[in-house]
Amino acid sequence: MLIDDVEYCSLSLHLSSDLAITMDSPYQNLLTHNKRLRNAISRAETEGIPAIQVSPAHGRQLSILCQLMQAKSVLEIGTLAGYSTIWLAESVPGIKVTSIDHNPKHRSIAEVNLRGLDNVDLRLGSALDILPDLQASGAVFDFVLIDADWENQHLYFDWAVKMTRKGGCIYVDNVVRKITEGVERKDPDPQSLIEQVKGDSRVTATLLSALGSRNVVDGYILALVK
Ligand SMILES: C[S@@+](CC[C@H](N)C(=O)[O-])C[C@H]1O[C@@H](n2cnc3c(N)ncnc32)[C@H](O)[C@@H]1O
Repeated sequence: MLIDDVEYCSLSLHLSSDLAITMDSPYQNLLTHNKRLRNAISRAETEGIPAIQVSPAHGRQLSILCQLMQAKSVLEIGTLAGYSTIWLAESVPGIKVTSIDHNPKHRSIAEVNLRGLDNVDLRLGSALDILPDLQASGAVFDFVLIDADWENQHLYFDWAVKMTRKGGCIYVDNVVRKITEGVERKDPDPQSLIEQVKGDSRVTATLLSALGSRNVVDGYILALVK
């Protein structure tokens, strides 16, 4: 069950921001990048892609989660330059990753960054157009990473539940950030996803605090599909 008091969660996230685990922190020795990940970050920077990828610590966490469940099929909503896609695609031998992004520039940089990985299927287009097609094709996933626009998180979550196998896992990034940063709200209710997940009997979920590489405090939902 999700925690009831999001205000409390947001406060504790602020208090812990000094501990942000970045490549420059004393904890960096756990966060090794291989050549592909290193190149992906530097190419994205050179090409002017915003540095809004998951942190190295979260990339490693995604990889570990996939390894723990021996995931064979992953859906990612939000490719950007392919940084998290690499973590996922390299996590388990034989794993396949389908990754969606609507931005042609992001897609073309991701293509270069993912060169040599033949287990990634990049889909260009709006997630809400592609998800129904994926479901119609019978796609079922072990693990889903939702990391695109905040406004549609709740819709992506519903699609993800429908396409994740029993015992599979859904990771929704940047769930609390919009509350802590006071971002101009386009969505009707900043807590809508949290409330939705809380009331969704198809999953067992938790909301966890996260410390990002850009010293941004954040939170993510981890949901197990029943
Ligand atoms: C935070 S970035 C993804 C970061 C990536 N997962 C990583 O960690 O390397 C969000 C991405 O979602 C894409 N995006 C935003 N809205 C979208 C939509 N409606 N459909 C598909 N992609 C979308 C953006 O173009 C952007 O590349």
